[in-house]
Amino acid sequence: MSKQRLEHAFQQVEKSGGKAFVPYIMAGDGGLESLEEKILFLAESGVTAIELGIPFSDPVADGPTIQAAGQRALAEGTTLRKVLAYLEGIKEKVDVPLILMTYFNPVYQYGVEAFSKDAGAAGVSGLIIPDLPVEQSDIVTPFLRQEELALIQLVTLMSPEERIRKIAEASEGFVYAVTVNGITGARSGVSEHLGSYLKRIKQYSHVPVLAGFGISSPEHVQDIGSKCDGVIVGSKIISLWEEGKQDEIHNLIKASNPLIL
Ligand SMILES: O=P(O)(O)OC[C@@H](O)[C@@H](O)c1c[nH]c2ccccc12
Repeated sequence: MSKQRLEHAFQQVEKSGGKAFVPYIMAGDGGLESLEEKILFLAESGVTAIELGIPFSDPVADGPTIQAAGQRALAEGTTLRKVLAYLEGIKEKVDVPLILMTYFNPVYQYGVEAFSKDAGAAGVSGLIIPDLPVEQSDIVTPFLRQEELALIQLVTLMSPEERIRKIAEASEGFVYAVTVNGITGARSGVSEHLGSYLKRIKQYSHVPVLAGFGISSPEHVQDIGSKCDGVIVGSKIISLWEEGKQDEIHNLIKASNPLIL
């Protein structure tokens, strides 16, 4: 039922005439026990799903904001095992689909099969493993399928056409369209080629296409959201949470969907 929960959430967004909004937060930042409050706040604010980062010592794709959040979470003693156990403990209270974003190393250390089982038991809907190339996804997909977990693939602005097609066709749950060359982090400008890039991905994909990296204002959410099926916002959400500006988080989410009050 896990993957279906994500599909259902996208169908609801489409029916409402809005766009998907997926915030990224770091598990264990502020202590693992604060995660339930964050998840429930975001769910009540109307997000479509939540991308939950697992802190890792060598986060090659992460910009300064996410890296700092990861350092704080590691200092709190957060591990993949603890996060999965915690999620299993709160799963009755959580309706919103959860997507785990983890580098491959922690999954490998855990054991791919055991990890898939525990993620399934924790009620997770999907996985993003940014350093696992599509050619190697067979290492995990047989086990993920048994638990009905989606493996979400990333397309970047650097991907050649043939590769965009391959990744878009293979992706489950949604396609993650990276909208900048570089690492995560809030930015002011948006590439002018974004519209055609997102359209090309869409053309090959049988699942929604969500754009992420550098989205940091309600205007970005609306502008980029109008060119695809939704947006992912990480660094800005993390900074606003740290500053105690939950109302601004709410404004970002609201920009994605007219039905959110
Ligand atoms: O922080 P940003 O620029 O809003 O981008 C989202 C991003 O943080 C989140 O999806 C993410 C965090 N770490 C990643 C590593 C790879 C791909 C994606 C991610």
